[in-house]
Amino acid sequence: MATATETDEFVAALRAQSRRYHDRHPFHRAMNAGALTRRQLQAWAANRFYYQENLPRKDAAILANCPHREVRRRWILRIVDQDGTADGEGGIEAWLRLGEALGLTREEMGDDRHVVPGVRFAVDAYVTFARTRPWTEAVASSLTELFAPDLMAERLTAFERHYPWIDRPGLAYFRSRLTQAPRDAEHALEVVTAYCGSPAERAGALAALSFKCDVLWSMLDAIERSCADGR
Ligand SMILES: O=C(O)c1cc(C(=O)O)c2c(n1)C(=O)C(=O)c1cc(C(=O)O)[nH]c1-2
Repeated sequence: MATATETDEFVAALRAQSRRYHDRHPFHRAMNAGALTRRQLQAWAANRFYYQENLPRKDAAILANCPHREVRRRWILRIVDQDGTADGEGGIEAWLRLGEALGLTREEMGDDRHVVPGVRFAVDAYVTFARTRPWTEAVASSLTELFAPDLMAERLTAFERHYPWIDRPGLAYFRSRLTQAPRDAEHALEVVTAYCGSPAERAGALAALSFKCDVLWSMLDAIERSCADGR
């Protein structure tokens, strides 16, 4: 068992990974400064859709590997949040509406035709990580959501200000994440501090969060590159 001080140090080390979060990526900086074209925003949304549609499979892998009922009972809500329980509901549907507000069709998002290789590799690596690593590490890898709400708030302001051609209802996804992300991150942090008691487990959790920062960063590298190539 870790002491209270060791737990505090562990949480501080996890939070310090915010320095490697994708809010600092040049593509996000350009997005929030209003410097992206409609086509660049479309490329981003179509590629990010591949991430969104794979989140429930990643979370289902965590459920499958987690032996604790009290953890599963709450983790399952993430799948419901993304998939909804009926047509027209859920985060994936909201992302499709965002894409439509940017001028994409559901069909071109749904068949992954715009997904570039680097994004596919990064997202697939994230799902494989959740399937194959200890479930506590997979939970830790979701902790980038600790850093997401600030970026989401900034993105909402930036979109309303710099890209007025996007219909406001199209931004509903980001609004829903303002409350879902802190709730989910708080739960993930509780789980990681409760179940990663040994130094080796804590090191594994930190490495998992670092890996996830790399996943998100690599996705933006690949999207930025594909836009520069004019694809
Ligand atoms: O737009 C973003 O910058 C962003 C980042 C992240 C993140 O930090 O992983 C997630 C999301 N959005 C998101 O919408 C989301 O549902 C989500 C789930 C997870 C996860 O790892 O389980 N991260 C994120």
